[in-house]
Amino acid sequence: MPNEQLRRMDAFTFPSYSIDFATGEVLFDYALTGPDGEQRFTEVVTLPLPAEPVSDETAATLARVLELLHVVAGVSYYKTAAPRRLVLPAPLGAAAADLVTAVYTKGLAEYAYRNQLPHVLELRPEVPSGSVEAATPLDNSDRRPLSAVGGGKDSIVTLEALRRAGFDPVPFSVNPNHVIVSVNEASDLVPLAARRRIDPVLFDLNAAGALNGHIPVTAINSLIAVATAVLHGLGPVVMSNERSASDPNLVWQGHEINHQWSKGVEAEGLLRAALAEHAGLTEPYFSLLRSLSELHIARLFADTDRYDAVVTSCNAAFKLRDASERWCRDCPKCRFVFLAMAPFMSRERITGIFGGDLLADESQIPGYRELLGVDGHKPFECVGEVEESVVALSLLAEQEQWRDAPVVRALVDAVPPTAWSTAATSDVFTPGGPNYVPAPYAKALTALT
Ligand SMILES: CC(=O)N[C@H]1[C@@H](OP(=O)(O)OP(=O)(O)OC[C@H]2O[C@@H](n3ccc(=O)[nH]c3=O)[C@H](O)[C@@H]2O)O[C@H](CO)[C@@H](O)[C@@H]1O[C@H](C)C(=O)N[C@@H](C)C(=O)N[C@@H](CCC(=O)O)C(=O)O
Ligand SMILES: Nc1ncnc2c1ncn2[C@@H]1O[C@H](COP(=O)(O)OP(=O)(O)OP(=O)(O)O)[C@@H](O)[C@H]1O
Repeated sequence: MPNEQLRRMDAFTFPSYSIDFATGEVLFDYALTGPDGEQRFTEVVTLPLPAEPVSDETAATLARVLELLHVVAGVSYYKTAAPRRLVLPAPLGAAAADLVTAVYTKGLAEYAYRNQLPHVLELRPEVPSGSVEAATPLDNSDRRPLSAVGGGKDSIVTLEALRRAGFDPVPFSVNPNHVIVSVNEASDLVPLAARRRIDPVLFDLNAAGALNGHIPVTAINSLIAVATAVLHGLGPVVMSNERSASDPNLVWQGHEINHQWSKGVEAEGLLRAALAEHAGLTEPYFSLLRSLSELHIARLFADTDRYDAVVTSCNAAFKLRDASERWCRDCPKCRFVFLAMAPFMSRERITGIFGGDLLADESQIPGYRELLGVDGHKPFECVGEVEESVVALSLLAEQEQWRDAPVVRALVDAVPPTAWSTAATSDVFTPGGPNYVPAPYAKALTALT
C-alpha cells in the first residue's frame, strides 16, 4: 500500500484472534482502515504446549490473557500510520483500559517524539460499551516461577538469585536466538520458548517508508510469558527490570518520553492490575530487580563467571535481521554495560566478555560523554542514569588497572565538579523505590544484596 494511503488511515481495529490448541498457534488480526480501503496484518504467536491436555479452566484464563495480548501487540502495526482512532474489539474493565491507553501513549512516546506526532500522546482507545464477565480468580503464587531470559546480565542475575533461593525457576524467552540458547545451556535449566512472527507485510511497509519507531516490546514479551505460565500451570513471571528503567529520557510537550517505559514500574503496576481484573491472576508478574540500580546489578553479575562466554546485553544482537554475533562494541548499551561492569572485574575478564576493551578506544569518548551527561540527553537505549555512570567512572579512577586507560583519563577531565559531588553522596548501591516483589520472593533479593 502506498505511503500516502497509509497516512490517510483514520482507524486501527482488532478484527479477531484465534488459538489452535493442537499447535499452540495464536493468530492476532489487525486492520488499518481509511478512505482508500484497509490494510490487514496478522501476527502469529506460537506458545509451547504442555504435555497434559489443557483444562477448560486453564483455557478460559488463557483466553483472557490473550485478549490483552491481542490489543497490546497491535502497537507494531498501529505505528505504521498512527491513526487518530483506536477502536478496541470488546468491552474492557477500567484497569485493562488504563493499560491499553498507557501502552499506546506512553509506550509509543519515543516514537511520537521522533516522528513529531503529538496526537499519539493523547490517544484514547474507543472501548465498546458493555460489561465484562468477572474472571475466575487463580492463585498460582506458590508454583514454579517463569523467569524471562533476554540474554543479558540482568536476567542472568535473576535466574541465579531464584535458583539460589530454592525457587526452581523455568527460564523463558520469546524467539530465543543463539545468545539466549547459550545462556540457557550455561544455566543447566530446562527452558520454555514461545515464537512470535511479525507479519512480513510490516517489513515491506517499512521498506516503502512507512512511519516506524520504538515500541514497548517488554509489555508484549511479558504478556506472552504470562500466557505461557498459565498454559503450563506455572507461577509468577519474574522479570529483571531495574530501578532506572522508570526514569524518562526527556520531557516533550509536557509528556515524559521514556525509551524503556514498558520496563518501568508504572507499566509493571498497570500490567499486574489489568491481569488481576481481566484474567483473575492474583500474582501474575513482577520484577525481582526493581529496587536495584544498573550499577548494582552489574556488581552482582560479576559474582559469577558461569555466563562470561555467552552473556550479551547489546541490542544489536537481537535484531530480527542482520543481528551482530554478540556485543557490537559501538553503541550506548555496550558502552554503558562495559562502564558498569569494569569496576567489579579484572581488565582481562571484561575484555574477554566483550571481545575488546572499550576504555582503551578513544573513539568511544563522545558516546561516553553523553552517558555521563556532559553532552546531550540520556541516549534512547537501555542505559542507566547519568549518576550511575559517574559513580562507575569514579570507581575506575581509583583503580590502578583502569586509571590510566585513555578513555577514563579523558572522561575524568570532562565531568563537571557538580557531578562528582552528586556521585560522592550517591545511593546507587542502596536498594530503593517502589516494587511489587511478593513477600516470599523478598528473600531471593535479600540473599543477593
Ligand atoms: C533490536 C532492536 O533494538 N530493534 C529496534 C530497531 O529495529 P531494527 O529495525 O533495527 O531491527 P529489528 O529489531 O530487526 O526490527 C525490524 C522492524 O520490525 C519492527 N518491529 C520489531 C519488533 C517488534 O516487536 N515490533 C516491530 O514493529 C520494527 O518496525 C522494526 O523496524 O529499531 C526499531 C525502530 O525504532 C525498534 O522498534 C526495534 O526495537 C525492537 C522492538 C526491540 O526488540 N527492541 C529491544 C531490544 C528494546 O529496545 N528494548 C528496550 C525495552 C523497551 C521497552 O519499553 O520495552 C530496552 O532494552 O531498553
Ligand atoms: N526475548 C525475550 N524473551 C523474554 N523476555 C525477554 C526477552 N528479551 C528481554 N526479555 C526480558 O525483558 C526484560 C528487559 O530486557 P533487557 O534486555 O533489559 O534485559 P536483559 O537481557 O536481562 O539484561 P540487559 O539489560 O543486560 O540486556 C528482562 O526482564 C528480560 O528478561
